[in-house]
Amino acid sequence: MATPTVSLNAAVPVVADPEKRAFPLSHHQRVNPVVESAQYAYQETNIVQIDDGGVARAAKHIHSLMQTESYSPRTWRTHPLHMLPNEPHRPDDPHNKAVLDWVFLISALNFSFWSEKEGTSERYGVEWQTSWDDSTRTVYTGYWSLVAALNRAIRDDGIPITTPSFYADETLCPDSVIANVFRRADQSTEDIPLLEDRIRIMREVGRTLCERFNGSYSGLLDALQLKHNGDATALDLVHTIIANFPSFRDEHVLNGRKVCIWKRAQILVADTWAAFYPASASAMHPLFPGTKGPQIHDLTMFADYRVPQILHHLNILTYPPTLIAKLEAGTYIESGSAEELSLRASSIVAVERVRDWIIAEGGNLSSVVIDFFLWDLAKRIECGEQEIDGIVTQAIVPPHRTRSIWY
Ligand SMILES: Nc1nc2c(c(CN[C@H]3C=C[C@H](O)[C@@H]3O)cn2[C@@H]2O[C@H](COP(=O)(O)O)[C@@H](O)[C@H]2O)c(=O)[nH]1
Repeated sequence: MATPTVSLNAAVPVVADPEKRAFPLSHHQRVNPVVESAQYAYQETNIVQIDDGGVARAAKHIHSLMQTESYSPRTWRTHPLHMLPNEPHRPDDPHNKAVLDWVFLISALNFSFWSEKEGTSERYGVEWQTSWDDSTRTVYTGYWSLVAALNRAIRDDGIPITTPSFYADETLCPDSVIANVFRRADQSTEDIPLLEDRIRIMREVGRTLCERFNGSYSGLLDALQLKHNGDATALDLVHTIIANFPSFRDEHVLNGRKVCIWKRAQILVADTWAAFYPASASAMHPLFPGTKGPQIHDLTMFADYRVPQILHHLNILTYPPTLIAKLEAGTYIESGSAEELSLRASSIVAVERVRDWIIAEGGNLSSVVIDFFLWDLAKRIECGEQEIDGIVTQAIVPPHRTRSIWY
């Protein structure tokens, strides 16, 4: 099956005033439209269902697992490929400006790693060392293949691949250099999916960072805080990403209504927040120093293809037999179709309900940290490292196969 390339020509609002173009919404208009969109799409599609009994049982179990593991926003930095060399105590530190550009590019390209060769060594993989400081070799697949490829380019090949002025420039950084950054492991027989779209996105986002934000993601953060008198929240940053970067504008139309999912815009902000999360609980967040702080609880989970799979396994989501049959057969599901939107919207609404249940029981968690935990748990289950016991689960079904730049 030929992999469809996805056109990027999302209509970009033409706004004359550069200041207005970068920050189109005034402060009081900030709400997260993803919550209302997901509720609408969940009801309107009426395909995937949320089992509220399953939510209650699984929420209790998830909460106790997270407490047992002392799972926190700091867990993000403990992943071997995320283990960033320096403590992120000062975002204006040149090293940390580089970390911010590294986080930005990862989220700009964090999509569509699933393979028809799933489960075989032929699927796209990247060979790199086991961590920043351990040189034994490992082949990474999925999301980790992206991070390994960028780390390898920086560490082994001396390519400044995460510097916007570099990757935006076709002369400095020809397509062939980018293709080589994502070169596959010897055992793989397929290349990274949607390479042409990834290259196009790099040119687009790199150019925008250079033209509007002084050439870096930290420049965007500085401009954002300036605009909001130092009081910008995580949701303000999500809106700014959506306003300035069409390739993050994960929006669809369902029965004539716009449905905002904004998966990569929200995970960019969540990764930014987690990468710089302060070591001590009492300290303010260095990137959101305002009186309100980040307000990270305004963000939803990130509707990808991995978390719906574990929500179903945990009996939080129920799928009709027709959908189960399609997933088992690896049938391609169109981007923006009712089935795809139902899988994504139900996941968002379900995690909001899991969060509400945990808070009602005295917990204090955001949908963001619950999502990070569920994604990590799904990966541990996928590689056989862990099994869910203590609650009734249903057989694991393969993740849905949609090829798009959105997740
Ligand atoms: N909802 C959600 N989706 C996430 C992530 C992450 C990586 N987050 C890591 C960083 C910190 C956390 O602790 C995680 O360790 C990637 N993805 C999405 O998954 C898909 C890739 O899946 P696979 O092919 O199996 O690797 C693809 O759509 C990608 O966009 C997440 O956290 N949440």
